Parts: sequence; structure tokens; C-alpha cells
Amino acid sequence: MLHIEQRGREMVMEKFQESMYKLIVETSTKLPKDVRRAIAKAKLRENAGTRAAMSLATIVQNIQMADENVSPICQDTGLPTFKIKVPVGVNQIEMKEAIRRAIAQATKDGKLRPNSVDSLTGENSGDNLGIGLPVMKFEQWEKDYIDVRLILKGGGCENKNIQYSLPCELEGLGRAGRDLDGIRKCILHAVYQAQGQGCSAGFIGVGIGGDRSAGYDLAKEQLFRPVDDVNPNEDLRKLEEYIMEAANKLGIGTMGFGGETTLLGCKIGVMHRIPASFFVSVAYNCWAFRRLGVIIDPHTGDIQEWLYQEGENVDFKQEETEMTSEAREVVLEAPITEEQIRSLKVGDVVRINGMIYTGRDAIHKHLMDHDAPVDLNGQIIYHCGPVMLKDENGKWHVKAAGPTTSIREEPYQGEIMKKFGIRAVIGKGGMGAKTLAALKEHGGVYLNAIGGAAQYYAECIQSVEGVDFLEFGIPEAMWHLRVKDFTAVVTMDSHGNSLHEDIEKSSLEKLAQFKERVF
Ligand SMILES: O=C(O)C[C@H](O)C(=O)O
Ligand code: SF4
Repeated sequence: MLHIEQRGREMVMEKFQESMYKLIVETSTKLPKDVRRAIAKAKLRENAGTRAAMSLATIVQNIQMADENVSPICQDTGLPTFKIKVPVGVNQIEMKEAIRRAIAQATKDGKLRPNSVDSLTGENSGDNLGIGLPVMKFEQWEKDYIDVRLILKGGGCENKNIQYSLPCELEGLGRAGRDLDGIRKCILHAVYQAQGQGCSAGFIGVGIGGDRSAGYDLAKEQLFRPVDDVNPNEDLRKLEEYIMEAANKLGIGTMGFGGETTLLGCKIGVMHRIPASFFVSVAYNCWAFRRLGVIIDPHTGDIQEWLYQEGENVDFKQEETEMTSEAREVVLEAPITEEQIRSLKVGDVVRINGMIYTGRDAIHKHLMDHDAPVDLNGQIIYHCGPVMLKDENGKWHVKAAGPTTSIREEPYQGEIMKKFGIRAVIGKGGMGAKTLAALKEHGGVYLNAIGGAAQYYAECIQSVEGVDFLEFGIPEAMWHLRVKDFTAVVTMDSHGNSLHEDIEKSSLEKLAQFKERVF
């Protein structure tokens, strides 16, 4: 009897594992309906031919490609966080194990990038498991079904989360006090400081109150609310509406290229605090807002219902995908000469053919005091940590390959370009003053690709010609990629111009319009 019961439980857990696998794959590859609608609305607002319109065209094409290929929307499949509500009596230990197995399987199948790194040694576990990862938060409830929600939040937008301790002084906005108006200022500032680095246009979850950790938890909890719900707290409903309107006047736009839409959603929650502390915590999520949920039958482990499925679905299939822009278009193929680079100006659209080499955090640090494994003279470095799969013949295939946030390489980039003769770097979000000066001195350009458009760029990659530093892990290795028609925009040129610097300046001026008390 006991034996039969145990066998029955094992079968339920196998089914539960299968259900979790489906949830993971669906979350990584298909944006939820509410997010699609927000993106479709943003696209309508942009004027044809602008950089923002072109970027949004790439984004919707990418969403559609991810649907069709059942492949990750963005190569950074994030830090998986599960929120699970269970009836009393359900075995949480077994559920955790099943989720861990499902995560490892989805990684093996190229639906998740191996993203779990030992914080001390830098070693990638290879299967997305690790100390504390994936994050699983259980709660019991009186209902008779299991509710599992999953968010895959990438690193670039996570790095733009911000926490304010009121009262404080904010650039452009002045004093933020311990009241609703002070909160308003913090939230606007949070959107401003993210610029394009978290792959705007973004969604924000805000947590008011708590301590530092509970505040961030509350902020992230807001990201599980449907984009189009209405806050039941009247003050917060008004604040959410106000923020949506005001933030979209900052002119940061898609990818920080300027434009009409900077924020796609704003959800605010509140909890009590202790007298001495007043935190406003903001969780920033990129446009590639991957969160879904399922209802599970605890007796079978089967999915009974998918969540976030209300309302109209936008499949972007009918979209006109022609990405025409008013910009000058230039074809580049490495090795690139200094003369070619000097002829490029901010705003030019570049189509790259031939070889590019990936390099991100580990490689930049390494190259500071080591030789490069290949001759990088005149070459192009791509800030990218792709999702790769090896076939049975040992051949590598690119499953997703969008850009990563370049600013992390700011301490190294200029020096490395000069040391090796690199002429161009591709990334997203832009770089700072040090790199801009090096581009001018040495003759280099910074090319901005569309963050999150991992399927779109994977399709530009014709072959993987080699790999170095695989010991750094798949995302950090140097992949030698042959590309065709890889499109990016010059946003920093060799004449001292930076679109990022310009947008930061103009958005700060716009932010200052919101200095006066509103609430
Ligand atoms: O790690 C990555 O591939 C990208 C990251 O999510 C980023 O936005 O920089
Ligand atoms: S690259 Fe952009 S879209 Fe992808 S996870 Fe990072 S912030 Fe999000």
C-alpha cells in the first residue's frame, strides 16, 4: 500500500516537473499578452523613420521570431524567480527538486542560458543551478490548487534597480521629502537614471516602505501585477497614472535613442515601515518582460490554467517589418581602417558583414594584462554573451545573441581598443567619457545594437568559426562569429559626439520640469 502511494507521488512529481519545464520554456520564449499590448501601443506612438521606430520594429520582429523558433526572446534569460502558493500539506521539498530538474533540462535544451556563476571563483555551473539559485519563494494558502509564477529578469535591467532613503536630494528634482510627493520624485528619478541601459522602454515595480530587503521584495512583487490592472489604492492609482504620463515626457525612448515612449508600465505597492526609515525601492524591468504563471492541480501535477492570458493577443505577424530609416547606411567589414572609422558619424546606420568577436566582462578584465588569442587589429568586438548549443558532431550553434550593457566595460574599453587596434565595439546602452575620449584619440566607434533582440541578431550570424576562453563559461567566452547584415547604429563616434551624452543631458532638463509639488 505504502509502495503504491509512493509510486503515485513520484508520478505526480514527474508531471509537476514537466509542467514547470513548460512554464520555463513559455516564459523564456513568449512574451505575455499584456506586455505585447503595451509594446504594440508604444510602437503606434513613434513617428516613422525615427531611430525609436526602427528599434521598435526590430523588437517586434524579434518577439515574433522567438514565438516561431521557440527560442529565448533575449539571450539573458535572467535570474529565475518562482513564487509558489501551495495548499497545506503539499510537499515543498519535492517541488523544489522538481523545479531544479526542470531548470537544468531547459538549460540543456537551449531555452535558458547557463546563467549561474559562483560569486567567488567566477565559475559557471553550466546548468543554472547554484547556491540560492533558482530563487523559489513558497507561501501556503487555504485554496486547493497550486499557483506558480515565474519571472526571468535579466542582469542589465536588474543593475538599474534603485533604492531611495527619504528625505534625499535628487538631480534635477531637488529635495524629496517623506510624503507622496517625495515618492513621486524618486520614481521619476529612477526612470531617468536608467536611461537606455536597462533596455528601455521598461516596466517598473515600486515598493514604498519596509526595510531595504522587504522594500525591494515588494517592488518586485508589483511586477507580477498585470500591466493593465488598476491599483485599488486611490492615491497609488493616481500616482501610477501620473508617472506613466510624466515619465513618457523625458524623451529617453527605446534603447535611450530618444522618442515618445520611455515607460511601458508602472505598478506601485505600499507596506508599513519603522519610524526612522522611509525607503522607496524601484525594480526596473526591460521591455523583454518575461513573467508568466500557471495553476497546477496538486493531485496530478498538471497545468489547469495559464495566467496573464486575458484580453487580446498581439502576434505582430501582420507588422510591416521594413526597417527603413532616414539615416545614412554604411557597410562595414573587418579589418576596418582608421579612415573608414573617421568617416562615420553619430546617427549613421551600419551593416556589418564578416567577422566579429564577442567579449564581455571576464575578457575585458583579462585582456588588460594578457595577449589576445586572435589578431584584433582593425576588428570588431561585440559585447554579447550568447546562448549556444553544441550538436552531436561538436559543432556550435547560436540560439540567441543580443548585446549586453556596455557601460560595465567602461574601465577597460579605451585601453583595450588602443592596445589591440580594435576599431569598433558593438553593445547597448552606450559608454562613458573615458571611452569617448579613446574613440577620438585612436579612431574608433561605438555601435548600438537593439538590446534584447537576441533572435534577430542570431539570425545574422552565419557561422561560429571558433571559440576562446570557454573556461570562462558560455556567456563570457570569446566567440568568433561570421555575420551578414548585422545592423547597428553609430551612437558614439571618433569626433567626440555621443548620442547617450546628449540624451542624458536633455532628459535631465526635462526631468527638471517636474520639480514643483504635485501631490
Ligand atoms: O547578460 C546579458 O546578456 C545582458 C544583460 O541582461 C544586460 O542587459 O546587460
Ligand atoms: S539584454 Fe536587455 S532585454 Fe535582455 S535581459 Fe538585459 S536588459 Fe533585458
